[in-house]
Amino acid sequence: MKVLVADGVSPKGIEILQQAGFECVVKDKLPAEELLEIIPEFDGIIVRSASKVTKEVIDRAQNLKIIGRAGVGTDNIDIAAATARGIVVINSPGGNTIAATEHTMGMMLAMARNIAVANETLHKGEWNRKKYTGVELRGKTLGVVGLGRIGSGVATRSLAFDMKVIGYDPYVNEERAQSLGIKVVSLDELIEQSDFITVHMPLTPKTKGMFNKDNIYKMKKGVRLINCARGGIINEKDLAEAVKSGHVAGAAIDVFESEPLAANSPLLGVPGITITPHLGASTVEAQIGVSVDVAQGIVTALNGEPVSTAVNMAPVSAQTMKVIKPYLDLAERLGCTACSLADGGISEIKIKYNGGIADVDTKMITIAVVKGILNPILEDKVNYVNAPSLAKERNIKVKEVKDKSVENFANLITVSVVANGKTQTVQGALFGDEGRIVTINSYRVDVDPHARILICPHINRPGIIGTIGSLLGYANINISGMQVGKTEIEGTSMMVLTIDNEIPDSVMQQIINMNGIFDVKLVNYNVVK
Ligand SMILES: NC(=O)c1ccc[n+]([C@@H]2O[C@H](COP(=O)([O-])OP(=O)(O)OC[C@H]3O[C@@H](n4cnc5c(N)ncnc54)[C@H](O)[C@@H]3O)[C@@H](O)[C@H]2O)c1
Ligand SMILES: O=C(O)[C@H](O)COP(=O)(O)O
Repeated sequence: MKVLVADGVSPKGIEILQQAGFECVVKDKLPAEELLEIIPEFDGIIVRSASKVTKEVIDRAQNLKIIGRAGVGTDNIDIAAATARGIVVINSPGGNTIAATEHTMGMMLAMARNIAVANETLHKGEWNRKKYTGVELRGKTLGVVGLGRIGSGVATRSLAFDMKVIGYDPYVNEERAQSLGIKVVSLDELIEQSDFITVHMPLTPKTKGMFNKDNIYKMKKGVRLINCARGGIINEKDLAEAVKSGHVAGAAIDVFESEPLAANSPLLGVPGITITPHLGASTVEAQIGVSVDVAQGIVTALNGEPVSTAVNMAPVSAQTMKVIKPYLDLAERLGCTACSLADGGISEIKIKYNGGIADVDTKMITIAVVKGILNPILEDKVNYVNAPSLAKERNIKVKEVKDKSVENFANLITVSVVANGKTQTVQGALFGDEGRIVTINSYRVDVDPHARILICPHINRPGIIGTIGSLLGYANINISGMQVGKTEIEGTSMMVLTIDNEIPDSVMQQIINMNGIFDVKLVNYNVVK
């Protein structure tokens, strides 16, 4: 497999990919036209914020399976287009948090004490102490907008500077804010009360231009603003005007509406505005962190396993992933079995979790079941990214039911599919890390769901098993395992044969035509993974 490293990342991640057997092509500052030209040959791509993975790039990327963002913000990637194609998008949510937090603190101090401009003018020979008198942070009110990883890090560090910290984040609860030692206020209150305001949220239609001329002049005269999050959260033109007017005493900006910063940017050359070229994540430590994070994610994803840092899949914590991981393969095999049992289009999938597994977040296991059901019937490769949307597209209802009670097993997964009004049910359990099918349509079995199995409910009378055995033998099909499952239904049994070869349709037809056979279904697990 080939991975394109489009923006410069630490070699540590590239080493991980190479050790895992991937070929890496490293480019720095790859022009957009060249990216379009070479992308078809790659299975994976790693970018920072510079390269844009647009729909056009994704449409041309016929082999692409994963996009790794060596950083947090994925606004340079068309996630909807990637999801539609089943391409996993992963990022490194925490790899550069400290770097961006510390850069924000640095920008706040540099702005308050005129460090950047004093440095620049002193290098030109100007010894100007009076002009660059600053303000202290101590006792000032800092308004933090967005109390996620970086916002909360800035908040707690600013408390150490004896600032009064208030915060606004509509998605963070009071307890979380209290644990940070700050007061949560409304946006209007934050705007009115703050001496410094720093923003730490993603750029979304809601946050774009969230600070503009309509609310900047409601801020205290002499307010200082910091943006180390995303360009455009504070309207650049309005900010430049407000600094020039003296209403805003200073601004410290690391990120811009358009990057690299355009020569005609309204921010350029305005005294009081401190700027850095998107350096928030640029520390040695952060760059190693994000590079290793995405490389490990790419190796995991290209091995067909879900990645906890995928942004276009249901989020699952690393802790939950550890618990659910052994169930994923079993879930997919149960799905594959249920799909093979169904006659006609499936309209509903019901997954029931019994036992301790009912206590954990089972979203990903449910997706694995759906993946197992759809993979044998769809042309497209179904994966953890596109399975939910493909089910939705086909109007298949997916239901999850949980019940902590369980008999005979520690944990039990029951998958039922409804097709043409008929329900087919298969149950599985884990024994250690090994998944087994334990019932098929209420017949008790103990089946290893690998290779191929033939499921054959029949009348429980002498001769049937022998006849099928001979029939397969004549067709040169080897049987490597056999189970006969019992049920409460009197006089019937279910034969489950593990077979080593493909079965021609003609042989299947002969089995179906046999007297005493109710049905025969072949499950081919080769499609799993
Ligand atoms: N300058 C850099 O180099 C650099 C480095 C890392 C991250 N970033 C950027 O910093 C930002 C924050 O990153 P993070 O890791 O803390 O993200 P995060 O997801 O941990 O936190 C974002 C927070 O913003 C909040 N939020 C969302 N919409 C909001 C709104 N309308 N008003 C107020 N709060 C809102 C969310 O509830 C969340 O708590 C992102 O934009 C990220 O891309 C920049
Ligand atoms: O979203 C991020 O992680 C930061 O903006 C860093 O971007 P970069 O990787 O281009 O420095």
